[in-house]
Amino acid sequence: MPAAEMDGQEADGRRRPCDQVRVRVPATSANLGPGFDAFGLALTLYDDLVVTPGGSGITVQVTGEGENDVPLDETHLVVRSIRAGLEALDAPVPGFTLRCENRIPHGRGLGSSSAAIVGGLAAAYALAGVPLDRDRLVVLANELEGHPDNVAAAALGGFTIAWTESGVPNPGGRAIKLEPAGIAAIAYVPDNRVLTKEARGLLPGVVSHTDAAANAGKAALLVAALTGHPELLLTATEDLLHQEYREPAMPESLALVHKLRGSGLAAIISGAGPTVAVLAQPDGKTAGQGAGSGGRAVSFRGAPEAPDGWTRYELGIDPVGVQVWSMEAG
Ligand SMILES: Nc1ncnc2c1ncn2[C@@H]1O[C@H](COP(=O)(O)OP(=O)(O)O)[C@@H](O)[C@H]1O
Ligand SMILES: N[C@@H](CCOP(=O)(O)O)C(=O)O
Repeated sequence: MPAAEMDGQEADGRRRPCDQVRVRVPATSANLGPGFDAFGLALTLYDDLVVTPGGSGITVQVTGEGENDVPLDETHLVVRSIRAGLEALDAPVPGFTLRCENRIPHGRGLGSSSAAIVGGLAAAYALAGVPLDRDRLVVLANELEGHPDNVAAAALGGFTIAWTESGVPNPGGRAIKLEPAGIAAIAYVPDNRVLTKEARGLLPGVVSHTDAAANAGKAALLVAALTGHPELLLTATEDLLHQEYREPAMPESLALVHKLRGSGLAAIISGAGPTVAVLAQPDGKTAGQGAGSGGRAVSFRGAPEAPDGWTRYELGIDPVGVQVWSMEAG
């Protein structure tokens, strides 16, 4: 029998055991220019997971993105995240079958690893029969991912500002969610991957005070631009902390960012790249979207077609973040 997120609670707050858990988790674009390791936007492109508890071991089935290269054993990122979640919730760790239908490209800067982590942790809440606590989800996901920006947007939806709290009883990732005002995104996704770890390795240990000060101002301005002043998006998406340093790993992406910005579009490197994203208020025309997108049509005046070998996604903003459904035992 299908059940909504909070139905069917036992007296101890845990829910009855379930036959199956279904999870839908959005892609995310992090940084958005000057908001390095802080800003995230949840996008209407999704991975779907189905977890069926049973037995003592695990079986993993993957279709779509990564189907030929992700491991199908205990090292699979979703499996590791389910296990970590169950352990954090003091829940027994059963065997299970995991089915993944992946649409978020891997190693492109659209938060595939964060989606895998947030999706796996959210599944663990349902398997443990514990109501989803999105704030704790951000804490746990940040521990696994190492930076809180994408996981915050995947967990909460919308436009998120994340930070790391220290010196408190429950340290780690924190985030606040704001409502983006009619913003949508075009993602230009190249064929090649750049792993986030590699792109982080290109960043300098120290930046100048001048750059830091200018970047802080732009980041603050971007909050205003995204929440009601879209006319400021182009200037507010200028970054001085990461994009240019990453050029050696993604020269074509930087060239595309410069070209699009030169034509007045607020183009940025999405996450650690190499995807290029354009942020704008859609002009109201309807355009088709890929499978798994959230059904919201967007269009951008003047945004070109994808270069040869690249894929162009027109995406809205996912407003809710990860969603979980339990199918309860009858
Ligand atoms: N859905 C998934 N299932 C299993 N592993 C995944 C999944 N998504 C991402 N990963 C792992 O994370 C890697 C990509 O992570 P990362 O370099 O952070 O790029 P991205 O920008 O896509 O998050 C993949 O190569 C794969 O090892
Ligand atoms: N702030 C991180 C964001 C990485 O995002 P991803 O989508 O590339 O994993 C960074 O810039 O390293």
